[in-house]
Amino acid sequence: MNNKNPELHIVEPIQWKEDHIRIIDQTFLPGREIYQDIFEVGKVWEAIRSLRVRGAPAIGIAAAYGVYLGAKDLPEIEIVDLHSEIQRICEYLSSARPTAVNLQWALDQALSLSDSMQGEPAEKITSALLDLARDLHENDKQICADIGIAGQELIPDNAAIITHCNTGSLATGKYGTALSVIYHAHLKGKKIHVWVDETRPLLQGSRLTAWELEKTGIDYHIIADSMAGWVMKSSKPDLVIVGTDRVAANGDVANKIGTYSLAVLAKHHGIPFYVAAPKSSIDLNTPTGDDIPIEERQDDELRVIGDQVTAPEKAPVYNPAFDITPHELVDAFITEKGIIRPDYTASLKQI
Ligand SMILES: CSC[C@H]1O[C@H](OP(=O)(O)O)[C@H](O)[C@@H]1O
Repeated sequence: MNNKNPELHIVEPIQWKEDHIRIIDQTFLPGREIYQDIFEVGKVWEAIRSLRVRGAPAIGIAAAYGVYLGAKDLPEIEIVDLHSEIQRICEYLSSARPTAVNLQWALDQALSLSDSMQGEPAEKITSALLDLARDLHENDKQICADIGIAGQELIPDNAAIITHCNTGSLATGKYGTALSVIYHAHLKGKKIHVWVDETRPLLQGSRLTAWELEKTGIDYHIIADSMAGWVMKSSKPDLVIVGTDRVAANGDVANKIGTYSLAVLAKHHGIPFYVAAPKSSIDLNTPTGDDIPIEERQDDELRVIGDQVTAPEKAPVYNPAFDITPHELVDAFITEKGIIRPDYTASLKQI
């Protein structure tokens, strides 16, 4: 195991640069570390839609900056009602992706702020929107660190862990959620081996999680999603830990497609299944997983990889980007306030 301190190699996918945001364009990873400077709200929408910025917390942070970038560009003379314009900007950003509740969570805060400041000078409102975005951004970094620290009690030394998708720094302000637990266990000197689900179709695991683990020197192997069951049977990993895009009030979990399969397999093999979830991803207004909108993405994501055609040009495709894991399959949630166990309908309200 390499002795690199992950503290020194944690990337930040979004940076505020005085008058714009600079993002790592994750569609180019792992081969190229390309940064994009974004000055206007339309480019924020596109970056979220195309997963240049991705991961529930990071989506919320980017959207909050997007509201500011959209509001500050409004032509003063045409502003009859700034709050209505801000509402329009929030509706536009909300249309980028439907499943991660963090997007709406961030936009709702911007809307509430704008509503509370109606009648005040436009520049005061836009300045407050920027302050909100900066606060959400900085707070998320501490929340993710706290999730990592809280998750320690669940990670044994010499742990073998299966992960799915990317739940690291790239998905948040910094550190990540499920991967933050792994980073902080590593920081405590625990030896860890990670089985990294490649996570079809967009390969967030093999492209992004492996890229992050390379930087922190944590041992890992990439596996195809279809191999997870055999890994559980043949090598009995200690636990499965995943992130989430939305937790319903009863503890049902929306997460990257393939999570439900992992949870069923983990239950069959008696392996603990944990979900790392910041409060910003817990949606008490959504009663169950049946009420969570599941994003369906474009067909070519399953017919083309890069410039390689992998299916007949017009092959029919079903491409849900997320699935729902019933709360009965979740052994515990790891939050910034600590470990949450059933009964989730009651315990999730306590965060
Ligand atoms: C820490 S949230 C990460 C969460 O978001 C991912 O989805 P996407 O890559 O489509 O934004 C995936 O569901 C991860 O668990």
